[in-house]
Amino acid sequence: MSQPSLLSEIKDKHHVFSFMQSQASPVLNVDKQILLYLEGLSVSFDGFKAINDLNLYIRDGELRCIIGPNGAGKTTMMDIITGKTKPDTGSAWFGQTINLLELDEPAIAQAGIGRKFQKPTVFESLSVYDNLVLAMPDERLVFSLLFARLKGEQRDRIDEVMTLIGLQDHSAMRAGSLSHGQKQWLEIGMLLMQKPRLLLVDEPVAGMTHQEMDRTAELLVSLSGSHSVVVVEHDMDFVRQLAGKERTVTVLHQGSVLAEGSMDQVQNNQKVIEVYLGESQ
Ligand SMILES: Nc1ncnc2c1ncn2[C@@H]1O[C@H](COP(=O)(O)OP(=O)(O)OP(=O)(O)O)[C@@H](O)[C@H]1O
Repeated sequence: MSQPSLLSEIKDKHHVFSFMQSQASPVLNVDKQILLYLEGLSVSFDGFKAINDLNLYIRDGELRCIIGPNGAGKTTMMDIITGKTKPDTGSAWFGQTINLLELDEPAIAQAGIGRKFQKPTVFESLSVYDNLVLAMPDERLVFSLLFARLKGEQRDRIDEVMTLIGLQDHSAMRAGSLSHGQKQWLEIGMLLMQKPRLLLVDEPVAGMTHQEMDRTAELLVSLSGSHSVVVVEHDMDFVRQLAGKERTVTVLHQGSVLAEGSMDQVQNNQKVIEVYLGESQ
């Protein structure tokens, strides 16, 4: 299918794509350049629609910011993607072959979706290096691994991730002694050890200094391309920094997409100003 006809299909709401094919042991397929498809999703809690006919598509390698007022459904949307909450209706696909609604939380993580919660949850008494060792896939539960020799490729991966997150000079430092920002980066590094294809990041810069915010923006931008990164954030300066002129920003309101476009477009959208930006700017 050509890109224009794919885009028109995407705009046609409630359309479950003809090329979606659930497989017994699915291998991720992003031939259509879209990594995440959320279609017609709704979920109610005690009669209240937290997610209401939500349609959202994330391109492979894209960095997307999601903004919206408190209670807009941002966390619930992440909960659906990661399998914590099952929607009442709709579909959620990871590429064209992985139906997320058929998988539980561990299977979704294993399929390549990593989630970073707002509060860092690193092992404070362990070094930066050992936190990354423990985050390696498969070996995570093998505590003795900390005392065993790692394979060359595992050490290389840890070095690569430490450099990416800017903690290469703090390898032996106890995680508990790191600054708040450094803990957040370490936790992103721990997710990266599992080689996710999609990273969901919840309010990464809450409580950070300006310098740490700049470094976090650089890190998330550097991860896009080889990963898709979805960032939920309330800090508009940070969103502006991440989105720049080119990237797409999605505004959620009452469980649906209220607006989508460049930061300039959503900032000048009258509906967005009324429900959200009027208060937060
Ligand atoms: N498990 C639940 N049971 C009942 N209500 C819930 C549950 N989870 C979320 N809600 C409600 O659904 C709505 C959407 O909540 P959600 O946390 O997804 O919004 P949000 O956009 O992440 O908000 P915030 O920016 O404040 O984090 C809220 O009104 C919330 O109270």
